[in-house]
Amino acid sequence: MSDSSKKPGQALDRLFASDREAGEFRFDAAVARVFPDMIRRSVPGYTTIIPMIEVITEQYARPGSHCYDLGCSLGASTLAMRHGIGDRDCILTGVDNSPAMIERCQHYIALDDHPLPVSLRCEDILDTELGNASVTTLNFTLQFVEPARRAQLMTRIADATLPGGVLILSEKIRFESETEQAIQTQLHHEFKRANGYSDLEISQKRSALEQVLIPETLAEHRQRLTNAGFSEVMVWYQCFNFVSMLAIKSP
Ligand SMILES: C[S@@+](CC[C@H](N)C(=O)[O-])C[C@H]1O[C@@H](n2cnc3c(N)ncnc32)[C@H](O)[C@@H]1O
Ligand SMILES: O=C(O)C(=O)C[C@]1(C(=O)O)C=C[C@@H](O)C=C1
Repeated sequence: MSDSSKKPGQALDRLFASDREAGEFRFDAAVARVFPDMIRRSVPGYTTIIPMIEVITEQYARPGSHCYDLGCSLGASTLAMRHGIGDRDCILTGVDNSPAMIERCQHYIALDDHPLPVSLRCEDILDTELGNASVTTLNFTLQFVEPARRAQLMTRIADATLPGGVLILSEKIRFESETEQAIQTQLHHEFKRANGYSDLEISQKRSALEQVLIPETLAEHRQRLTNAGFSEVMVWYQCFNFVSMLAIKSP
């Protein structure tokens, strides 16, 4: 299994460590530089989800089909898909609209010793062309798409998915119950503290993400995936307020 989140000597995320002007979180060059460290220390379960994307891809990738990683960042999920595809003649494409991410992603892909080519597109996933797909991954990407545009994207993905094909959808979620929301958020923050983030870092990043990362409930995700045309929707992983779902198109 290969994954760009585990490379030694990676840059430490101190982006929110000193008092800073409030500003929106962006996937710019500074974030791209520290991203493997940032996501590993911020997303409970990320280091489990990545290798499981390989396992799920191995199960569902169909020879001659396309596999897409939408919002690929530095390619951790893309490389997991690449290894899951193995020697099947799939066409693997990673898409991200951050030039800084795509530029660094090229390097991680080149370092990964595997014969399957990966094509990278620096594009908006709302516009990117999709078709003949057996496996599509949105690993913590949909949460950054404007909520009003999410249904259309899900329908485009479902329409592009072959019978029996799948979408792997990982998201930060919110909870209907205020009590559960408060408890799960607290536990997420404790996870960050345990990974060395200070209270200042946690609160400054929370403010920066407020208008940018819009979480939804599991019920909202299930409903949208079903409306889009997926016949089975299941949660295969959850840790606190982070989940990963598998949506399957009927065979
Ligand atoms: C949390 S990261 C994804 C992490 C990655 N999938 C992984 O497993 O390591 C979200 C990524 O989605 C990208 N993104 C957000 N909105 C996008 C859009 N509309 N089109 C393309 N990429 C987008 C961001 O640039 C960022 O790199
Ligand atoms: O919710 C948070 O605090 C996060 O840091 C989450 C999250 C994510 O889920 O994508 C937000 C931005 C970065 O991409 C890394 C992690």
